Amino acid sequence: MTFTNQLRKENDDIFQLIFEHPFVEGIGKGDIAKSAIEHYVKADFEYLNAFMKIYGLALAKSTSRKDIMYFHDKISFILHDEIHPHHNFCDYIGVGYESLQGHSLPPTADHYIKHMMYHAQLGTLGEILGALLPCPWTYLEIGKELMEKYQPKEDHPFYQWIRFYADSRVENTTNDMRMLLDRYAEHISPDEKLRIKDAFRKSCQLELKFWEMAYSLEQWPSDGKQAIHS
Ligand SMILES: Cc1ncc(C[n+]2csc(CCO)c2C)c(N)n1
Repeated sequence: MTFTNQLRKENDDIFQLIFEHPFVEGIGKGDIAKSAIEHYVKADFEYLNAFMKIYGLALAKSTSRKDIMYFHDKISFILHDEIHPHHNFCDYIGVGYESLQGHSLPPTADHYIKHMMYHAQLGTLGEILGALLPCPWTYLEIGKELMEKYQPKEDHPFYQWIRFYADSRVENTTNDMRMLLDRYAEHISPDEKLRIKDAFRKSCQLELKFWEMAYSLEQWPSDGKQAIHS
């Protein structure tokens, strides 16, 4: 079994909890509270900004032209394509995308970004890949699950969102990242493997908590009185 197959298997409990989460199920049913979508897009815009910076740090640790190209292409994909699912959500709630940008992060999104940033700043390329991989992998599987279960047509309110994540481009991103990590893991110590496993599991757990953050409109205690940009 490859290293990433092992990671997937060991974290199947979390993947299943993600598929069952009411926000995710709500995408399939075409029924999510507008306030939850707004909370999600506000946090996710900032999450994607952080994700691109982490790709930049991974790029800096790359040792081949091929890997540099991979991270460069992925930054470009987030900048130019990953905005479409956000637009789908914004259109549904009737709110302009710009008004959801530049907000401070709720606790879980803040935690997730700092978790990835920790491994990017202090860890190896393997650790960064371990922390990043659940992002495309969980969304790819969500897209496929929803496509299969609900078989949305073009008039489904979240058709664009579901189609985007069930698409071969997100599948290629996931598979390429898996290949990078599998190749990297062929020559590492048991200790480093454990650190990668820990980074991967925490990112899976934070993916689940991110949906819950949006669904429950999570806030910092006593927030709303003071707007501090982090
Ligand atoms: C919390 C959160 N997790 C995952 C994604 C999905 N996603 C973000 S970047 C990217 C491409 C990676 O190259 C993918 C699939 C999201 N939008 N928000």
